[in-house]
Amino acid sequence: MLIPKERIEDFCATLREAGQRVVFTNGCFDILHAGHVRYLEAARALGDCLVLGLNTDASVRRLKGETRPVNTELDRAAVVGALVAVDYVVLFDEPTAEMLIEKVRPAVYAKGGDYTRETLPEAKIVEKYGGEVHFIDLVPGCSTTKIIEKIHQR
Ligand SMILES: Nc1ncnc2c1ncn2[C@@H]1O[C@H](COP(=O)(O)OP(=O)(O)OP(=O)(O)O)[C@@H](O)[C@H]1O
Ligand SMILES: O=P(O)(O)O[C@@H]1O[C@H]([C@H](O)CO)[C@@H](O)[C@H](O)[C@@H]1O
Repeated sequence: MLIPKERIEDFCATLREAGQRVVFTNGCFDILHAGHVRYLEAARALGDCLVLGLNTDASVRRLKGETRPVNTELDRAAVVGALVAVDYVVLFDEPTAEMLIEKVRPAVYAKGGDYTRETLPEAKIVEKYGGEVHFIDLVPGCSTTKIIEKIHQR
């Protein structure tokens, strides 16, 4: 379910008041692959519901270059939102998910093992209010960039 950004703070407060352990992650999720699916399943298993912060098209372009994303934000939201592991999707346009995390205040912040505490600015915010940060092992060989490269080689 796609939640409008202006509603996410109240929405997540209600989840917390209902006793839900909220897990949050964020990313571009442009062309979905098996690494993403296993990663999101592992993140969801850390709590009662998973909120996914999805980069807008403009922010993916700024992060990954003019040719990205391949899929629009509404299509990417529909695809990740169809996974059993993902309960709620919210779009964000800022360079990092820090502002969104201030609103969601998840009990657990999950991110792939391609990041560390030092390279993850969001980790400091979560740890400051007593939340947990979890890094999930990468599935080797899976990436959106690799899929695009393979298509170009054919
Ligand atoms: N192979 C993988 N195994 C597990 N988690 C992954 C894998 N690839 C990406 N992730 C995680 O999924 C989230 C979104 O990743 P992202 O959309 O950047 O995927 P990507 O395939 O690495 O993309 P790109 O190739 O465009 O950089 C990130 O938190 C990242 O850590
Ligand atoms: O899909 P990606 O490239 O893993 O997603 C990015 O993650 C960044 C990370 O949280 C470190 O700040 C984030 O800043 C960026 O906006 C993408 O979500």
